[in-house]
Amino acid sequence: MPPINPKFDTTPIVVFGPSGAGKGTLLQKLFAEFPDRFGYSVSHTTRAPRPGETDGKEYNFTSMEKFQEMGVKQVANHPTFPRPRFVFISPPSLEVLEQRLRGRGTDKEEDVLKRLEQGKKEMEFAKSGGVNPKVVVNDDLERAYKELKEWVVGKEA
Ligand SMILES: Nc1ncnc2c1ncn2[C@@H]1O[C@H](COP(=O)(O)OP(=O)(O)OP(=O)(O)O)[C@@H](O)[C@H]1O
Repeated sequence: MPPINPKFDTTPIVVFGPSGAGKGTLLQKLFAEFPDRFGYSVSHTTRAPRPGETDGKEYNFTSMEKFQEMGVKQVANHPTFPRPRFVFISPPSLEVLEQRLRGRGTDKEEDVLKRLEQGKKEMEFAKSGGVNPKVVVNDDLERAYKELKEWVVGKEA
């Protein structure tokens, strides 16, 4: 994780959403437009690496058991961790999510089906309260990017 530039607000931002919703695409645009503004923590995932992905770079690949234990530990060990802001990247619909996952061409059929199932659960979770995220529907990429950017860095940027 690069050093954080103290000029800027250091409140953590958690970006989450179903696989294929466009988190990577949107964050790439944000980091390209504001190269010195963000530290980035590589997330953990329980899925297997895709061709070309390296453990510790795109994701930390881990087992479900370790993942659950780690989640617990992060919360337990950070009693004073500042409360993050949460943003949920939502696909416009499950149909579009399916098209994007297939269109990306990186996942086997059985993985696409698993991701869609998981995606449905994540959409339910985001609606269920708890973290009360900002929701950005990734319909048109430029429109969604603008909305995300304004929420993250403010209108003046
Ligand atoms: N607004 C959009 N309109 C059309 N296609 C899009 C849009 N946003 C992203 N995509 C495409 O959808 C696919 C999935 O996007 P992306 O890989 O960014 O998702 P992700 O949420 O980062 O997935 P994962 O969690 O599996 O890494 C990619 O092929 C990407 O180019």
